[in-house]
Amino acid sequence: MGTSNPTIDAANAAADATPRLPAPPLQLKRPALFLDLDGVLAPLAETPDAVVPDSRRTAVLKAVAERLDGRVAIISGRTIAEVDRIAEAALASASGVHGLERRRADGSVDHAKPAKTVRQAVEAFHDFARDRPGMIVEDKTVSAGLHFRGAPAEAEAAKALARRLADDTGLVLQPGNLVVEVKTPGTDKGTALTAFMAEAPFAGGVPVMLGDDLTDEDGFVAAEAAGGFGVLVGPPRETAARYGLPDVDGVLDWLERLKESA
Ligand SMILES: O=P(O)(O)OC[C@H]1O[C@H](O[C@H]2O[C@H](CO)[C@@H](O)[C@H](O)[C@H]2O)[C@H](O)[C@@H](O)[C@@H]1O
Repeated sequence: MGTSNPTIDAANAAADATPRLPAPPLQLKRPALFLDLDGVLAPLAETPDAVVPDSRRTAVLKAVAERLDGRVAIISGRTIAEVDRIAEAALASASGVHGLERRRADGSVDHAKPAKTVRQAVEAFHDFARDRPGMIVEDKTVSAGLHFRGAPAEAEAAKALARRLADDTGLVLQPGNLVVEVKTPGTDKGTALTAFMAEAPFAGGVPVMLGDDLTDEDGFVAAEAAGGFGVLVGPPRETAARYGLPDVDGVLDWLERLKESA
């Protein structure tokens, strides 16, 4: 049965027409896990701040990292500070802002130098959001995000502004889930995964990337290229992932079972 929203109906129809991917195997030789945060480890919420720590998530992250000798990292669009807030610093390895920040298992951190034009983008987003209730501007230093989950009628105008800014400034356009972002060029989730795989404790492992968003596709491709695979979380769609899981609970269940069988 259709909803009253043609966009949602079209997405549902596309999802129904696309076959579901099989669940990922549990018997894996030296798995190295790369996990997206929003939509994979945490259900989507109305605002970024509404996502808070969860005892089940924190416990399973710690347990699986211990079981896999540290071969677990979160690779997120959020900053590493945000990843640590939500995951209660459960993991030593993390990458933030689509690969622009990366913390290794030994605690050392790489930060991309922010493009100067990110400030210009943050200001333009604030100007745009000022008279539009529900819009949220996210300043991630190396990147600027404009969220329209709370103001869906402004989606097209927000995307057009971000496109214009990207064209004018050389920042990279990064579409997301009811958010549009312009970021400092140079990295994506795939480059972050590849960099982790070149170092201890990940080197020699089989990379498995779990993600739900378009930005995670770079991670799926990089995982395949390094002899592993991607796992799409959520409704089926065209993807480079080989396996699928239905939702956040499915991910946490799979991680708990993996911890027992790895
Ligand atoms: O790569 P991820 O870990 O999935 O991060 C992607 C973005 O997540 C956050 O925004 C998204 O989640 C919010 C809370 O559920 C939601 O309100 C928003 O609509 C989503 O786009 C975060 O704020 C962004 O910085 C991340 O890039």
